[in-house]
Amino acid sequence: METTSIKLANLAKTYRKHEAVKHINLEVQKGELFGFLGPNGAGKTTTIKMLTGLLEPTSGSAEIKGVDIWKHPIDAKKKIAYVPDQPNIYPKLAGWDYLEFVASVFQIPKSDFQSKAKELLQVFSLTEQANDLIESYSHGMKQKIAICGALVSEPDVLFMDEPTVGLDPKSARSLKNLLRELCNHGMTVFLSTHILEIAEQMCDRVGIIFEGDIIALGTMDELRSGGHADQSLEDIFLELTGGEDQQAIISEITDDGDAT
Ligand SMILES: Nc1ncnc2c1ncn2[C@@H]1O[C@H](COP(=O)(O)OP(=O)(O)OP(=O)(O)O)[C@@H](O)[C@H]1O
Repeated sequence: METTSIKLANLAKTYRKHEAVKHINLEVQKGELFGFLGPNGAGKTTTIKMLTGLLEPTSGSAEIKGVDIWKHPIDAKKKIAYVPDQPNIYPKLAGWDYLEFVASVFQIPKSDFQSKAKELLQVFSLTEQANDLIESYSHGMKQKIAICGALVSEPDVLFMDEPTVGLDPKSARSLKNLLRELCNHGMTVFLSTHILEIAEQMCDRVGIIFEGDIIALGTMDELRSGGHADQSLEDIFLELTGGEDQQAIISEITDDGDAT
C-alpha cells in the first residue's frame, strides 16, 4: 500500500537569477499534518505552488500519491485541494453555489455533496450566510468558504498557505480540530506558516525552510531539543513569532484550551 502522499525530489525554482527554492527533498506520509514553517520570503508559497501544479519547477519533481503533478496534472489534481493565502473566489456566487460548483467539477453526487456541504458550513458557522453573495463576506468568511470548498471534494491531500491568517480564534480552533479528525481518517495536510506556535499546536511534524533550503525536519519537540549543529535555527525561531494579532488565535488553539 502506498503510504507516501507527497514526495519532493530535488525540487527547485529560480526566478531570473534568484534561487527561491534550492533542490529540496521531502516526503510526507498519509495521515500526517505537516507544517512548512519559515520566515517571510523563505520559499513556502513557491514550494506549495509547485506542488499544486500552479508554478512550473525549474528542476526536480513533485509527486502526489506516486503521480507526478507536472507529468500527469489531471490525475494528480484529482487527489488534491489547495487553499491559497489570499482566496480569490467568485464574488458573484453565493457561498452555497460556490460549493455546488466545486462539487460539480469533481463530479460529486448531489446527495453526498449536500450533506457534506451542510456539515462544513456548520463547522465554520457559515450556515446562515450560505445564500449570501461571496462579495458580501468578510476576509475571514471568504477564507472559511475557500476551506469548505477545498474539503467538499474530500481530497487525499490538502495544501493550505497560511491558513490561520484572517481567521478568528474560534474558527482557527474549528479548523485545527477538523484537520486533526480528517488526518485521523487518512487525509494528508501540508500547511505553511510563519508562526512557530501555529506549527507547534497544529502539526505532527514540521520542516523549516530558510532561504530556499529545508534546514530542519522533525516534530517540534525534536527540533527544539535536537542539539542541532545549525545555529541559525535559533535565530529563525526568534524571527518566527506570532505578533499581537495572532496571540488570541494561538491561545485558542493551544492544547490546554481544547477542553472548552
Ligand atoms: N514571481 C516572482 N518573481 C520573482 N521573485 C519572486 C516571485 N515570487 C516570489 N519571489 C521571491 O522568491 C522568494 C520566496 O518567495 P515566497 O513567496 O515563496 O516566500 P514565502 O516563504 O511564501 O514568504 P511569505 O511568508 O512572505 O509569503 C522571495 O525572495 C520572493 O521575493
